[in-house]
Amino acid sequence: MLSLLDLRRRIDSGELSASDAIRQSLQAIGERDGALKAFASVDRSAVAGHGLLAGVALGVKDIIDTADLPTEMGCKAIYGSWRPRADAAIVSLAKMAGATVVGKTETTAFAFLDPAPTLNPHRADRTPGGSSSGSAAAVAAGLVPLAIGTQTGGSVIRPASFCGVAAIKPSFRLLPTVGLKTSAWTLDTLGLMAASVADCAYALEAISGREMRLPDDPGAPRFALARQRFAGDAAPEGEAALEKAARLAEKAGATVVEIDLPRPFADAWAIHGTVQNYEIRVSMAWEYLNRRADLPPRIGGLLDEAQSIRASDYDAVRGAARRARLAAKDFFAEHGVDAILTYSAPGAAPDRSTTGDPRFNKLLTLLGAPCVNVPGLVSGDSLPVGVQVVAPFGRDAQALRAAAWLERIVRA
Ligand SMILES: NC(=O)CC(=O)O
Repeated sequence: MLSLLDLRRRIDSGELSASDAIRQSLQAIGERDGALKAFASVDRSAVAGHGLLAGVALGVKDIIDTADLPTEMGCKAIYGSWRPRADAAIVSLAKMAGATVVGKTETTAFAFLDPAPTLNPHRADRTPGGSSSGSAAAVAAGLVPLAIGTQTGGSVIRPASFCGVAAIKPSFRLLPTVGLKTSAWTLDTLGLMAASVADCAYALEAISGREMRLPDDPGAPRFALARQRFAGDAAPEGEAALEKAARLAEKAGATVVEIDLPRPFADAWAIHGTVQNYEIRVSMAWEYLNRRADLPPRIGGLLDEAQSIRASDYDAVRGAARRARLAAKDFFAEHGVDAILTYSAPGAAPDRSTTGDPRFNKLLTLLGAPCVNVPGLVSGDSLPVGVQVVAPFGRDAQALRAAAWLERIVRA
């Protein structure tokens, strides 16, 4: 993979020019993406920018508006060649920080569950995950050092886990969603993927303008190990990865206390689907009313079912979400922990008939908490299996600090 920080060091030292760094990514995409299919479109005339992200080739998930490239939502039947007038706010912020958009990364249709054409770079017969499929695969394959994804259920953390890349799904609304094709407006969150947690921290600071840099020697964190039993069991390799991460952390001096998450969290997990599906039904009313026949099967089926969700049903469950967010504020303090350590996905990447299951992500998305995928562990058949570090809402630097500490231990 391409380390963003290593690239920046080489550019700052004069060893590599920012223009050559962009050319190298465009060349790699030209040579290898025909098979991988991480990109829906590529800007071969892209040039280097200036600033903290100068020379950083950026992949942008194709539900995020761009003026210079099509934005096709993973559904050419409806949005083929669609060209927004303006860049989404996140794209403008990344460009202002010096990043160069080299292409739009493949997404599942409307960021739901219909698999994208992208392969998993580790095993061609496995899914890269979804819905930010191309972003995770492009970083994992070393085509770009940074990619933007989005998460409504588990679409940043899960593909990052399946592809073995670091990712942060920041606190809700830390990054602006202006210009993002809305799925569920109380859940949709922009995220970043890169080779390491430190790369993610650097990029998030450069784009958000908020301090995320990691201290040279962060102290050993205090983790609450949470298996989210209300979400069902993990696969053996998912369980093994979480257990190994916990034991390695303890051996390196961290505190790891297994805690069952409180009832309000289980209640919120159970209603994520009602919130998500009602909001998608509303936000995609135009496509449903005017182009139902062109919708792929899973998103089309979801919208068919969601027509029966009444506004009163939606209103009735929002209290559970609110109560869980309040409980989350106290949880970390009550237990004296810096972060929750839990599964990033049930296990390693499944086959390409699916994009995997977001059951260990969706509560945390609904809480709006900063979540980081820590790469480095693998299954018995050498497929990546991430673990997830979660901090309180608004404490993104804390999540990154604990995750970077764990990544170093896991990769040692
Ligand atoms: N957009 C999403 O987060 C849906 C998913 O988890 O695949």
